[in-house]
Amino acid sequence: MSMLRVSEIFGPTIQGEGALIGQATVFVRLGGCDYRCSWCDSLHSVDSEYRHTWAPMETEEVWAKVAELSGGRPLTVTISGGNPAIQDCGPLIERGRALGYGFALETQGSVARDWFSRLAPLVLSPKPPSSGETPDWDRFDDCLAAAGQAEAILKIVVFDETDYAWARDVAARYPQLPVYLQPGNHTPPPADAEDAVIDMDGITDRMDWLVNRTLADGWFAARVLPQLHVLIWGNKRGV
Ligand SMILES: C[S@@+](CC[C@H](N)C(=O)[O-])C[C@H]1O[C@@H](n2cnc3c(N)ncnc32)[C@H](O)[C@@H]1O
Ligand SMILES: Nc1nc2[nH]cc(C(=O)O)c2c(=O)[nH]1
Ligand code: SF4
Ligand SMILES: [Mg+2]
Repeated sequence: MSMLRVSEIFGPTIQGEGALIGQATVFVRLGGCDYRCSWCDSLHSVDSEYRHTWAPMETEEVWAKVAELSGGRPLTVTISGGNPAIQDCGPLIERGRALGYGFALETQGSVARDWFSRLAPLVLSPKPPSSGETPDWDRFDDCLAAAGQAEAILKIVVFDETDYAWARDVAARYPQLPVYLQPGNHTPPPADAEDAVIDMDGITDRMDWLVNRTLADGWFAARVLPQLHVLIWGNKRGV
């Protein structure tokens, strides 16, 4: 039997980021991460201090919750975290796929798994300089190789000019991948907050800057998207 450490399961809600923005989804957020991004907006699923809140659940229990929240109507389930690739999501993905559900997974690209080939899409979000983390590109390439023919996309968070230039370089290195640029939230919630004040004007200004920067640069292949759930619900957890 396969066990998962689950931080939260919620939905249905809309996918707020990237290629499937606006689509109905149920989130399975797993606990634990091999990174510590300075601006992480999901610290309650990262910081080991919160480990006691991550419920050990059998695949079947996780599946029952997803089926209940979706009313048994197939949709694309989003697996996120933390870094969900440090756990074995294969059995959950197969359980849902057999019933017509699809699975998208959000990861930074530091750990490759053979079940990446069962995803639609694999969302790879390599971390820019502002995060304080440095991607290992060999491991990142292993993730892409593991996806094989499955759809993969790049979703890069941009806070400033340095991040922007870095994003351009990364995109040039992976010309086959669609690129989504996402303005950073410089006011992410603390780990112990269910909600927290957010500087929405600051985020909107960064979105405005990022759109103009990308267009002025002639980078027309990039898609610039806000975190839609943040526009609607701010820093609220579980949406
Ligand atoms: C919380 S992470 C979990 C999945 C995985 N660890 C990762 O980073 O891709 C989900 C997405 O949120 C993004 N994210 C995290 N903190 C953010 C922030 N403060 N502003 C904008 N996006 C953020 C990440 O870059 C990632 O694309
Ligand atoms: N609505 C909504 N969309 C999201 N897209 C990626 C998220 C994540 O935290 O991985 C996220 C999230 O937490 N909520
Ligand atoms: S990799 Fe993702 S979950 Fe981990 S600290 Fe960074 S943003 Fe947070
Ligand atoms: Mg989030």
